[in-house]
Amino acid sequence: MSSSSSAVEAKAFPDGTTDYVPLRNKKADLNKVHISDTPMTWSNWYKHVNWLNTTFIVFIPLAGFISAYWVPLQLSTAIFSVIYYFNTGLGITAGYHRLWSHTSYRASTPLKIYLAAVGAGAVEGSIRWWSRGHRAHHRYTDTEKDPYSVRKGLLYSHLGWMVFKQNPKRAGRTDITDLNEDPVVVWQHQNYLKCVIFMGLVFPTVFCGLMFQDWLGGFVYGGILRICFVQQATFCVNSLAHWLGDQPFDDRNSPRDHFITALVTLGEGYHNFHHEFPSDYRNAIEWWQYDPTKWAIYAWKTLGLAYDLKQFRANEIEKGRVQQLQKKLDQKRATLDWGTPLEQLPVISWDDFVAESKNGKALVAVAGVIHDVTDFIKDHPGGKALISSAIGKDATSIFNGGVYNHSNAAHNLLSTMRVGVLRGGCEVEIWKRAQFENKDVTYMNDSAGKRIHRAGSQVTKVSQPVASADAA
Ligand code: HEM
Ligand SMILES: [Fe+2]
Ligand SMILES: [Fe+2]
Repeated sequence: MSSSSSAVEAKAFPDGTTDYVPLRNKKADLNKVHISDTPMTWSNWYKHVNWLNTTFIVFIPLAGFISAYWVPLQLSTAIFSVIYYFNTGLGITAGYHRLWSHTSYRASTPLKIYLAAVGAGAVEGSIRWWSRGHRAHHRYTDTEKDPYSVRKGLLYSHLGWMVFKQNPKRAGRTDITDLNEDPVVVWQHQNYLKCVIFMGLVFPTVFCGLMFQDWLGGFVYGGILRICFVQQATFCVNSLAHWLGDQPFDDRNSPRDHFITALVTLGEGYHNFHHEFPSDYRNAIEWWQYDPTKWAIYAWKTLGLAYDLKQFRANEIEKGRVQQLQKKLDQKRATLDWGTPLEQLPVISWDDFVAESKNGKALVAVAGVIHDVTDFIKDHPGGKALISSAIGKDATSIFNGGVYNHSNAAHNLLSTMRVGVLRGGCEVEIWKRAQFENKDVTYMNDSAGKRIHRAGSQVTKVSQPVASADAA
């Protein structure tokens, strides 16, 4: 950590977060068991609660709802509150999140000051604290080090992680040197409480008071309740966006895409995309998807206030989508019966094949693979006679058009009847088929009974005879 950052740490205002560890107690803290590491009981639950955070996100909003009962809502105050809601929301989504946490674009100083100011008005901690946690969330998604892991429960990821104390030593570490070098970030962090009180409460109260003579309404609706709605909306990025919707790009972790989440969070709802391409200034890539944060950033760009908007190439985005589709397809494939994998079949000589066919087993060779059609003869859609005529013979050409060009379904059905590989059979055909059925096949038994290892069409290794390998 740079010296400038430790200066920030020392001067920082305790913004009610796990960010701040009083320096005088650092030594003692090292040996002390953190409250979050002890089980919660009836006698100690209040020690688990982060009362400052709880005041900001639970008690004050509650007080707002109660006082709203006595304070009439004027139309002009309501309109102002909605507009201010969007501004403070953008402070979080376009500022805290896309600009500072992910550097997905660069902003001119006036825009930065605006975003830092309205972001403070959303009352969600300082930029520095918020972005540090958010970077840890991306780096350690769904793990113990994810500060708001949805694996600990939906409510935990929404609110619980702030309501209950967290052990700062357990939070994942991330690089925030760039933030410590940003004077706007540092100033806002050091003056956080002043910023919150001014932007969160004083500004809406004074604005509504002076403009519409509605001081109380400005305080209750433009201040407290608007804060509550912005908080709840943006908290949904941590909860709902990891719980509701589809995973078109990757399903290893919890992030999901959903229109409803996007609607609530000013466009942050395309969260599966966002975790794959976090430094893209967009969360929604289609024009018809709802992402007002993206629109705002784009508008600022046209006004010359924002620049260097980062965007992943469509080619990279499509690759992710195709791979996820492929993964789903492979999972589906794996549930189906494709017959005994070719590489596991015994190698049978032509003479043995003919001899066994004469001994009452209905064996038919197609493309170097021997099939037992005994139970299928009576069901053959082309009739008993035709299929019987191929017993003990190589039916490759008659099966593939000589008499009748069988469908893909017939090829699939044929695979389920396979019992052996013909020594001296058409090895390349068999290999192609093996790869068609299972792209993970890396070796096959060749016609002479050797195990041929391949990567694509290249032979990489020939190993011991199959007979001895199978015996082992
Ligand atoms: C070796 C195992 C065989 C299997 C598993 C098999 C499977 C099938 C299947 C599933 C069909 C339904 C239509 C289609 O999917 O194309 C079919 C139709 C047919 N098969 Fe085979 N077949 C076999 C061997 C043969 C042989 C050796 C001949 C000819 C010598 C033959 C001649 C036909 C003909 C002519 C039809 C068309 C029937 C019609 O649509 O009227 N099949 N077979
Ligand atoms: Fe996330
Ligand atoms: Fe993010």
